[in-house]
Amino acid sequence: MDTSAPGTTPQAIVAEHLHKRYRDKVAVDDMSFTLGIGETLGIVGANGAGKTTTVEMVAGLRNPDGGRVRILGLDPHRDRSRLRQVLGVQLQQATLHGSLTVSELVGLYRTFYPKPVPAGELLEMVGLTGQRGIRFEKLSGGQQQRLSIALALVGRPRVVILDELTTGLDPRARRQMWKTIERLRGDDVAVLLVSHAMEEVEHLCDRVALLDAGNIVALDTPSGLVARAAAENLDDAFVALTGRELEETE
Ligand SMILES: Nc1ncnc2c1ncn2[C@@H]1O[C@H](COP(=O)(O)OP(=O)(O)OP(=O)(O)O)[C@@H](O)[C@H]1O
Repeated sequence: MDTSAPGTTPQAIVAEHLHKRYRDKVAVDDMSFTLGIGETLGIVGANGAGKTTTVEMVAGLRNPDGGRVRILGLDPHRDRSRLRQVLGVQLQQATLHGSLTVSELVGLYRTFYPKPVPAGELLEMVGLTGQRGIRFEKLSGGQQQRLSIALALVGRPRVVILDELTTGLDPRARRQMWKTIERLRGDDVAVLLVSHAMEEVEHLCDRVALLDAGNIVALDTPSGLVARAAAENLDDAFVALTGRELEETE
């Protein structure tokens, strides 16, 4: 299963020369990075930089036009069923069955895995204990988001991909999600985290990849990026290294 050389530590994710084009638009140009076991890697970029396309290719949800991905040595397409047991994915547009309640959805997802997290523990972790009996379609946007994070974690994954973990969450929910991610890191779970919030990546990530126009323009520890840009903070480092404001659109 692991394709790394004997004696070397396997990587959680290896992405090599990923390329994706939508008609005449190159969304991801030539993207390579690795994510170590137990590491949290942030992916940051302005709107349209290629973040979602990148993580969708890594998760096996979108076919790259070029390049390859390995997750714990597995090919996201060829080894799809084995991958499902070790990878948890929370994406921007969770499409869950709206008429099912929180409890029913958690119960359904628990059946997909041999040793799922107990339902009560999972709901407590994301602060949805009081919403057990509520239908998905009746939850607030933030509650739906928290449920999709819970469902990404239900199978005790070794690698987790989170797209916009805390966008739209209130400060309390946000802190709760941060604690959850910190706990994953303590359990040696590798996390790939797409975020718009510099404060969040600075707090949670071992390393951060700054994306612009489908390429990684810099990849380093948060303090390494700040030092490299001779900046005061990560926000300023982003502007200096990408030439863009974070909220800037294409
Ligand atoms: N299905 C699609 N068809 C055509 N173009 C697309 C499609 N999905 C994304 N794009 C384009 O590809 C580029 C990268 O999009 P992507 O969603 O990966 O960026 P992003 O960094 O995640 O942006 P955001 O922060 O807005 O979510 C953008 O120019 C976008 O308009």
